[in-house]
Amino acid sequence: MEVINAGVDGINGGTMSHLEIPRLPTIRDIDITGRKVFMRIDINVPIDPDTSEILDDRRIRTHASFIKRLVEEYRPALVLASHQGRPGDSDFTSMEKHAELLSKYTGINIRYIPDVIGPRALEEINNLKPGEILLLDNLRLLSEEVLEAPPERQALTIMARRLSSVINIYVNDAFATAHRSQPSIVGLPLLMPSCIGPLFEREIEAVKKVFGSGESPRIYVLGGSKVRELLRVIENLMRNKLADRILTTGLLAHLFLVAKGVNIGTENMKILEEKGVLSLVPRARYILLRGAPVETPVDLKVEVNGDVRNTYIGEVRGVAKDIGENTVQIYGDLIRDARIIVMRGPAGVIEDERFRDGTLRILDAVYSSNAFTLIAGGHLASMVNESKLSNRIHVSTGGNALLLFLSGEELPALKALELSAKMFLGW
Ligand SMILES: Nc1ncnc2c1ncn2[C@@H]1O[C@H](COP(=O)(O)OP(=O)(O)O)[C@@H](O)[C@H]1O
Ligand SMILES: O=C(OP(=O)(O)O)[C@H](O)COP(=O)(O)O
Repeated sequence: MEVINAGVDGINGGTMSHLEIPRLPTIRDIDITGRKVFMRIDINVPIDPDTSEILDDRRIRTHASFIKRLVEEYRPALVLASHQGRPGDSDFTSMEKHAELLSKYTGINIRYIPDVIGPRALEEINNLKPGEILLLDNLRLLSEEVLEAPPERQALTIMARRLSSVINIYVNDAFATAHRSQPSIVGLPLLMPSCIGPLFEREIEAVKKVFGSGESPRIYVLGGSKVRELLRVIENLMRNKLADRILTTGLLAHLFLVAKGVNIGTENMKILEEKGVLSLVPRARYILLRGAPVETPVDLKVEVNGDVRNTYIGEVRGVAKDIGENTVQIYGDLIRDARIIVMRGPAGVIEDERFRDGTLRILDAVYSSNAFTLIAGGHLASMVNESKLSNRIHVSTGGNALLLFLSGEELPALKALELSAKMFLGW
């Protein structure tokens, strides 16, 4: 087990805490040359609910470059598989368009199979030759893939057993799904030699680079709409004393303003209620009472009768859709002084051009700071100006997986790979 000094003498106390990264097998530890390899990737992308078109293909492009190099170097018979959305949601689609884009970006013909473990898929996998690639259909078409259970149970699923009958090696390159305990993440590694893939490895290396320095202040800029998950992250950060400051934006900020007793206006309270977030106020209050370094905006940008206004906290009328001018300044100053920055979720409703400014200006502060920075999550990544990136800024493919990992949670994917290494590699 590699232990990275991830502790800070934060304002919550002075004890050291640690981010534990297990020793993980990589492609250099298992010879995949010419072998039949199943590689779990995460090309789950935003989909337009009306047209079913892919809105942002960043994850597909990133995977494509790693797949291309892997195939050129090792010529495995490569079976790729991913999920897309969740059953019942509008972004739950087949993988046909994903295969087209993967083929386009790799320059290699990647065959799409509209099947996961049926006779067609098993036959195609059996016939696959070294250097050839196919992409299976959405893994979550199988109900087994949607249920969370420990690795030992997931190794017994029909899905894991069938796939393991036609492949020799399992590679996990789905860092963004590493927090899920599903058969394709934790079951397959218990049935064959397994390792992390090149993109997964790059993500871990980025975390090591950022947190290995042990520098502070460490600033988390947390926003967007996944409030429940972010509260869990903040609770972990507090418990492990990993953050010097947590700057809140987006709906998370509204929740903490309410927890501080601020009147954010009936319209904004209603939005929190509709999102099922109001019930989290007591948890947010408890976090504050325990002295967590959670900062909230001093002003917000609101929409009132179609107009955009900057309004101070305590005088909020209208629907708050971005952080305000003064908050951008204050947060920007704190960010420029940081040594380590982790940013997750946009500061406002970026789908509307009038409310993108807060996020863009926070990102400007990130570009001009000297801090090592991790940027997490799809919406935020889509706002990044690639020409302003440097080698101290890492745009992760992971959202919640990265945040949970950084805040000290054991990721099921890593646990399963560790078990696999003991079983098949004698580690
Ligand atoms: N003040 C706000 N009110 C409502 N929605 C917001 C607000 N700020 C941000 N959001 C929404 O948060 C969403 C993105 O957050 P999230 O899904 O958590 O990010 P990611 O895609 O990076 O995981 C966007 O759809 C954006 O409109
Ligand atoms: O997009 C993902 O996670 P993210 O929203 O935390 O970035 C992953 O593909 C995991 O998807 P899931 O949350 O449906 O398991």
